Amino acid sequence: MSKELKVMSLDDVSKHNKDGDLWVVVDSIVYNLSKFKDLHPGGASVLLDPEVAGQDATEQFFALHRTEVLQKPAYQRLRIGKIEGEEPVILAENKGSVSKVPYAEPTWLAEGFKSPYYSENHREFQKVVRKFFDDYLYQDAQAREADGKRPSLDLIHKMHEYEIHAMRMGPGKHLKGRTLMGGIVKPEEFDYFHELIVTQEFARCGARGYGDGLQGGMVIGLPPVLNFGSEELKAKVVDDVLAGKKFISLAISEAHAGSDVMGLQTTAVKTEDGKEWIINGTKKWITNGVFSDYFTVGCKTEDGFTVILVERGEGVETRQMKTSYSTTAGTAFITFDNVRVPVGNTLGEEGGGIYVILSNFNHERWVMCCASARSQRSIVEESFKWITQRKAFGKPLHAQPVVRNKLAGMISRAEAGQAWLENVTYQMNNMSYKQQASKLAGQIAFLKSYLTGSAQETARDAVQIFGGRGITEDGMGRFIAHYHRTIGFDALLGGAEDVLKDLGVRQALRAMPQDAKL
Ligand code: HEM
Repeated sequence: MSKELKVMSLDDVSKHNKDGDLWVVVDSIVYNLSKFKDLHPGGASVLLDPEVAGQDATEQFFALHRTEVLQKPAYQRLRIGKIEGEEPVILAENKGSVSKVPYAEPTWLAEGFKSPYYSENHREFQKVVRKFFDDYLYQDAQAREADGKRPSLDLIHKMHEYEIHAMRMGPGKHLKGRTLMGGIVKPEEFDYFHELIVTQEFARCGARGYGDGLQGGMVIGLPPVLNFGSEELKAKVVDDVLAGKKFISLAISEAHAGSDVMGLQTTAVKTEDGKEWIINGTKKWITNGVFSDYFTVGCKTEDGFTVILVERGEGVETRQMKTSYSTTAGTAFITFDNVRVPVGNTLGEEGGGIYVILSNFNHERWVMCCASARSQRSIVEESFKWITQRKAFGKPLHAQPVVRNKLAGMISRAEAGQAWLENVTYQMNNMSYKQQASKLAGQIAFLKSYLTGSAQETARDAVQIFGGRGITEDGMGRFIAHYHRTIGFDALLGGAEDVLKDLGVRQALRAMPQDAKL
């Protein structure tokens, strides 16, 4: 880019300092704002200010705009030159790189820190995953979050080339024979730290609705098929879903009941010949439901609660719900009206649905913990940048002790959450599935409630630091506003905070030794 730009001096630029002939320098690049001036969203007067017109306005610019403004093609067209002997510092291409902002990365990625948990392979893996997400995912996330459309199919197919959908299901047999991230990790070596990396890198896109829209339904809806479906059913469904050719949702919650699965009212009744189920009822808040081909549905049956895979077809209607995040997630209200499904689509035992659902909870919640811990850290990074580039009362914001105090809380919570998460992840790598169910359900429940609770504190503190920009959907504080608006989701999905805390204590009480007395 800079090669084509004319080289000039600050002196040359200073001559273009008036209405009709207006240049400014930002980060060593010269912009001709003569025509843009009247279209500038911040008004014309600021650009004609003697400290801006014909001057190097880098500091003024970055006090009011995000870097990405200058990366937009519409504004790149305003570039006419570069200052002799200078190179862009802020606008340098840095896709895939690790942030140098303090606490912007978990310690294992920060320069000079060590970690017992991550191997060289995890480090190599992280690099390619970040590069991929920076190159392909970030732009789509921002665009879809803004227009509310579902994640782009091109991207979903690209992710399949690297088997990212399969990796998001965690370590296991479903990875066999797949080339993961171009072959950087062997399927049998892929562990929960690799999966943590995928989830945490993904969470950096800072688009909560999109985060769920991009195969959130698969992450929670496919495991019951993988773990409890017949071989025939798996052959039909799994590969297509992991290739992004078909989409799947978990359909449990209803208007009548959420956490209380035994209170659900959707029914499945067998036909007289016993070959089919007939399903009737409704489901609500079903992530990806709008565009799903398959639904993993919790139903009331004669023997209790049963999970059945339903294919979109006659009698299945889905309608988009508007929640407080974007419609990108495809959150649906679903009606099942005399839907006929082969009994071979039953997942697990008839009447054993609660086990099918519970068996997936640990993994689902742990995935949410990975994303939540990483998103909090991004808020720390945003806040650090803001307090160092924003001035108030003649000083940078960080000169105020109250601002530093808020940062201290934000950093401590991000660090504590990640350290706890890595400990739990290490246990997952070293426990059988059964051990995990008995030993980690409480740990993961506490971790998730800690992270979602502390995330809300961090969201509130960040809004205070950003002021009005923290509640404005575009501009400097847009990630803070988005985070603050959507943070409540994490505290509900996969188990409400209070329910999880109680679960953790009840599990601990069960392990309390009889002879432990004061
Ligand atoms: C290459 C030059 C510039 C471009 C392309 C540009 C573009 C924009 C855009 C797109 C916005 C809307 C808010 C946003 O998306 O962040 C904006 C707002 C603004 N700009 Fe600029 N701008 C430029 C230079 C400047 C300069 C040199 C100043 C001088 C101080 C300035 C002052 C402002 C102000 C005060 C706002 C309103 C900010 C707010 O509402 O928070 N701009 N500008």
